[in-house]
Amino acid sequence: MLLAEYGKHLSRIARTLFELLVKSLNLNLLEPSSHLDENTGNVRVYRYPSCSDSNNVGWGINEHTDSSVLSILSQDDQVSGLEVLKDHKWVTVKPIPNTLIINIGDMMQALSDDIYKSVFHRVKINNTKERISICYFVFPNEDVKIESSKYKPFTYNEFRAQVQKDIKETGHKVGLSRFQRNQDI
Ligand SMILES: O=C(O)CCC(=O)C(=O)O
Ligand SMILES: [Fe+2]
Repeated sequence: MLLAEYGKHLSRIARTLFELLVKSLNLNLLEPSSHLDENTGNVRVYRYPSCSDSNNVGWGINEHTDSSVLSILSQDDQVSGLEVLKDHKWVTVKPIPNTLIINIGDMMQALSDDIYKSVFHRVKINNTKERISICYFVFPNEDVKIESSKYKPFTYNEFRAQVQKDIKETGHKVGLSRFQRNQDI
């Protein structure tokens, strides 16, 4: 119940941010409400237990980009772990109390023609403290066409199917580059 309430507030924040991003890019979306569809919004709570041998247990979450339009994270106030790839280097996102982290997802990158980048990120396990994060993800309506000049028009449904196929066949997500113009899908 509480999470549903939280999701509602986050969807309002996501909508406001999305509208500002669309405006800043001068995008002329025919269906702005379908490009960010509140009905797809979902909240996930993660608990990353600590591990004294944290350097050898692998990652809490391996490096990836989010497939969403936007992801909004409320990370633990005290325990760091989230890292983003910036200029080819992994940088820790320091926890700041009462602060949300806005992550651009693959769909926003495509809509913006790569002006906004879907950043690679990962989560490290802490060796003494567990870490909790609450993440809100929002996606386009499954059937709306994502159109831009760098990518062939595609729907989120097609994108998700391609991601699942790649994971099954290669063990990892290939992502947006699959839909770049001049590339075979
Ligand atoms: O736990 C976090 O801070 C990030 C989680 C995440 O990147 C994801 O679920 O996509
Ligand atoms: Fe993520």
